[in-house]
Amino acid sequence: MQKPLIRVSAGIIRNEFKQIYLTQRLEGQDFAQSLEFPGGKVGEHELPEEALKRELEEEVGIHVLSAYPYEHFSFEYPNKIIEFYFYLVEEWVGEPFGREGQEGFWVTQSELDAGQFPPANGMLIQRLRSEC
Ligand SMILES: Nc1nc2c([nH]c(=O)n2[C@@H]2O[C@H](COP(=O)(O)OP(=O)(O)OP(=O)(O)O)[C@@H](O)[C@H]2O)c(=O)[nH]1
Ligand SMILES: [Mg+2]
Repeated sequence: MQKPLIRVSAGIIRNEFKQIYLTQRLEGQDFAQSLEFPGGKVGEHELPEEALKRELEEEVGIHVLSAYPYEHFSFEYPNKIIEFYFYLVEEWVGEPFGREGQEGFWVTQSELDAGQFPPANGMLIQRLRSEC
C-alpha cells in the first residue's frame, strides 16, 4: 500500500535573545515527549502559511504577524511521508504557552539538540545551530 503524504507547517518562533520556543509532544501523539516546533497538518483547502497561523493560534496562543519560509523538504517515515514547511516567526502578538496542556520553553538557538526531536528534524536543527 502506498504511504499517505501529509503536509505539515511549523513555526520557528524566535525572540530577540535568539531563543526559540519549543513544545513537548503529548502522550498519545506520535513521538510523544519529543520536542517540536509548534505546528500541525495543513488542511486540504489551506495554504501552508494559513495552516501555520491557525496552528500557532491553536497550540501556543499567538497571533503571527509575519512568517518567512525557512525550510521546505519531505521526509519519509515508516508509515507516512511528510512534506514540511518550516517558517521563521519573529513578529507576533501574545506570549506563547502550551495551550493544549503541553510543556513549552525557550531554548537558545545554539543549544538545540537534534536528539530531542523527531528524526525528520535533524537537518533543520543542524542548519539552525550553524547559523548562530
Ligand atoms: N509540529 C511539528 N510536527 C513535527 C515536527 N517534526 C516532525 O517529525 N513532526 C511530525 O509531523 C506531524 C505533525 O502533525 P501534528 O501531530 O502536529 O498535527 P496536528 O497538530 O494537526 O495534530 P492532530 O493531527 O492531532 O490534530 C507529526 O507526525 C509529527 O510527529 C515538528 O518539529 N513540529
Ligand atoms: Mg501539532
